[in-house]
Amino acid sequence: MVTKAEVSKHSSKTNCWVIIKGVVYDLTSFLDAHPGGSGIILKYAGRDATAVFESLHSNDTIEKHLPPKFNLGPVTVSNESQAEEKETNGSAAATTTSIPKTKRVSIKSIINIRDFELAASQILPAKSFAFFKAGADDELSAQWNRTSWQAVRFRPRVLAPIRQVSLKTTILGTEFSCPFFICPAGGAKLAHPTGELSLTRAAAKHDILHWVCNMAGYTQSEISDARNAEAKEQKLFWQIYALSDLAVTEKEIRNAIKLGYKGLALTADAIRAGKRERDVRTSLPDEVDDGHDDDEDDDDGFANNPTVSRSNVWTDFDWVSAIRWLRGITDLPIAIKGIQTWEDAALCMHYGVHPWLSNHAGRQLDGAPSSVETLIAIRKNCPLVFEKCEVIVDGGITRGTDIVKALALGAKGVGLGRGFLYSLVFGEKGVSKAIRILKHEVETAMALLGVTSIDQLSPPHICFSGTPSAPLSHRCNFAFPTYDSLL
Ligand code: HEM
Ligand SMILES: Cc1cc2nc3c(=O)[nH]c(=O)nc-3n(C[C@H](O)[C@H](O)[C@H](O)COP(=O)(O)O)c2cc1C
Repeated sequence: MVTKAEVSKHSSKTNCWVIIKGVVYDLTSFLDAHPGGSGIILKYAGRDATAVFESLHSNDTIEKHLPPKFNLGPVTVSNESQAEEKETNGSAAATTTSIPKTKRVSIKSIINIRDFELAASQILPAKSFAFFKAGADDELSAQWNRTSWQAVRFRPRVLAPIRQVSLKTTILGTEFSCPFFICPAGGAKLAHPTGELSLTRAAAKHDILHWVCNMAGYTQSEISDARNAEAKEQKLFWQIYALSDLAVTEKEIRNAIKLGYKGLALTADAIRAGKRERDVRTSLPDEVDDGHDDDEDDDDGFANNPTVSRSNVWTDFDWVSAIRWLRGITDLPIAIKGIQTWEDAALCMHYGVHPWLSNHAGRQLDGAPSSVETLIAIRKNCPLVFEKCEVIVDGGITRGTDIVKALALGAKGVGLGRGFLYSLVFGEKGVSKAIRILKHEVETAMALLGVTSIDQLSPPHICFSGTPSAPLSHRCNFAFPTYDSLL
């Protein structure tokens, strides 16, 4: 048994204890190996980190990733610290998912995906909202992701007879009711305590794909069970980071296969985390003055070492070894997530995997291209990719029209990350409403464009002349090629 007072004495980089779910852990020698970086743990050194830990990790994270020797046993709660305990629990709840009554926004007022973002900004604690919204550095790529869809215009063929429009399609060989899906994204429990379970249930209800994240707040089996309660046949896909201990990741993949996950994505764009300043600002210590404000050691997540290290993630992969390793484990379709150039998309094609065009919501390399640019670059330089592979796309999608534009440019599946996270502040019914909104918008856009099925969408439905409000060059130095030069 260790007292809370004792724990509070271990609050530095060279001596770091935390309390998680009533148990004390000595994380000193785990700090540099922690995939989320040492900085975040150090902010909670000597304190109870349960709330923030639970919102970002699944129940089996400690068992899977932390050697038992770091477990120092349960914390004792002495009488004198019970008052303090109450206070801590109060603030812990406030950092996660409690919604102050005064800030309730009615789901009825939501009519589009952007409304969910506004609602989330009003409902969620600042730290949680910042975690979702954050992009790297100046957030140029995060903003550009969204703006770049606006620079693409349609060429509607209005004289086509339109009675019924079907959104049905397949993604990596599996049938779904529509071409958009829920992206893998950590931290869903920050939006709502039911996290991924609600995402999975809503996806099941509407027969859309939930591409589950390996940083989910629930275990693979818990998510799988949520699926089974709704629809036994619902197909889930699984996203992985290859951890430096590949055996751990391999076990996870095999378990996903056993549980019936039907597709895999290996995220390749996050060997380190980008510098997300919104996160840093909202996490700067304000509640507890521990007297270490000027201690450079405690500050290494920010000033001394502004990138969050992800030392636990495998960084030695080349194409051949990565694909050989994955293929040695499974025959399931594989997407490589985070492709940002036509050359890497062509390499995916060469090695028999599918390119997932993404810049990780602009959270990694600021200045990275948007998926629109990469789609266009592939079409221009190596259009064979669209024939040989299924190109998956995400980043900045907020409208049904964005989805239709991506499909017309050659995407097979189109993902939303933040849009669904924001809708999750209303639990399963929020996610369900987001899906209904998007289905309606996609269907309307297709009808007005003159197509009745997804496979009819093609590059001639798109043009790039002009932008909605200002010349593109006013926003950035990128000039889209003209429609003619694409064909
Ligand atoms: C108790 C020991 C801990 C273990 C074994 C652990 C393990 C992990 C692992 C394996 C990941 C990668 C994703 C995943 O597979 O879940 C991760 C990510 C992360 N962890 Fe921890 N963690 C621990 C403690 C903490 C604590 C105390 C905090 C916060 C105070 C924290 C914050 C984070 C963050 C912010 C990420 C990255 C999220 C992202 O990149 O989006 N972890 N952790
Ligand atoms: C809060 C948050 C957490 C994310 N976590 C992951 C992750 O763990 N693994 C991953 O491959 N992508 C992750 N992503 C990226 C998404 O899968 C997706 O690429 C991106 O969110 C799409 O952009 P959008 O948010 O503009 O729709 C995350 C994105 C956000 C916003």
